[in-house]
Amino acid sequence: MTDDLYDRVAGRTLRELLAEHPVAADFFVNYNLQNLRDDLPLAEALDYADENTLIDFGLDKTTVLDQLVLFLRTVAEEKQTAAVQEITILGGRTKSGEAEEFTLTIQPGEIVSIVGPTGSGKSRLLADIECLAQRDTPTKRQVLVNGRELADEKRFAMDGRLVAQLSQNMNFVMDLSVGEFLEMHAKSRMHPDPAKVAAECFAAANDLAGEKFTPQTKVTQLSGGQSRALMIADTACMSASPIVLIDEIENAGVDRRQAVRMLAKNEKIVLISTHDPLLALMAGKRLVIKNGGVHKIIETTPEERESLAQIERLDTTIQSIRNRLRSGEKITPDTI
Ligand SMILES: Nc1ncnc2c1ncn2[C@@H]1O[C@H](COP(=O)(O)OP(=O)(O)OP(=O)(O)O)[C@@H](O)[C@H]1O
Repeated sequence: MTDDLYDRVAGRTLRELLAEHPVAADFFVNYNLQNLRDDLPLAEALDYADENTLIDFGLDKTTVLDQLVLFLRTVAEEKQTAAVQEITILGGRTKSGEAEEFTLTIQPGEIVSIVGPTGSGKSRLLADIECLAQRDTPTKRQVLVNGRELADEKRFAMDGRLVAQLSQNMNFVMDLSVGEFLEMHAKSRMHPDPAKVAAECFAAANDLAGEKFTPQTKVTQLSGGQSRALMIADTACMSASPIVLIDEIENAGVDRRQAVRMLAKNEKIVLISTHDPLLALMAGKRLVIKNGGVHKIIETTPEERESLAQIERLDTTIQSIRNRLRSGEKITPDTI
């Protein structure tokens, strides 16, 4: 890797680097390089590093610097995405071209649901947020981040980092075990303790999944529900994306209420398109979509929250009927 940052890092002494990026201390501790000479440029100081220590980590002098540059870049990206304090959606046009008169600002930790008939435009609204629309999609909506418009450069630079999308179908192409997959992801996100965060994420995923699995299970062998549980936990525990979009996770074989709570607890902005009353009412606000436009914004009332407990009981009954049918039992009026 030869680029500016690499050259700058290689030419700094450890002392200078730590003064500029105190967080880099974690990196050196992780690779057992905390005693590196701090009076020489890093590229030279590494000549004095214990070769066996480097070999233990599968590294050499050049790859240590590559990893350090990657670490510093990831930390910088994380800072940028963590700095999202709010997003604002400005109305555009309905399918018939009428003005859509609403402005909605959403902050981290908030859950907003999107309801409306089939084909009304729920997924389109999620897609507008995903691409940080700037009046250039069929709806002509605009999405502001921290109250500001995004110039194309910034918009595309943020692409994929700001927004995580969870949908019904998740496919894995790598043949790793669940444990390996999570640890690989934790390492690529430069977590200081990848094994610990991978274990936490595994526990969270298993909590969400209807059928349990082990860290040794291959990701390609997970059922649809299990892989969704894994991706939801992964997004909650590891992803730096501050905005999570969920397109219909009903019947997904995961504990969907807990999944949404888990994401919101991790200070994400969560938007869910749903036909499921439980998810719709769990949100603080719901957007009602009609004919491609936001027709109403309703705050969930205390009465609605009270009804939620009753709906949860109904839902538990339906789930138990589903489980009985799955295990080959017959359904009688007393089961209900
Ligand atoms: N304001 C709009 N202007 C133009 N086209 C729109 C607008 N809103 C939605 N559409 C288009 O209408 C179609 C249906 O919308 P969408 O798929 O978002 O519906 P949905 O509510 O998610 O449906 P379902 O519940 O069946 O998944 C899409 O082709 C979408 O691009």
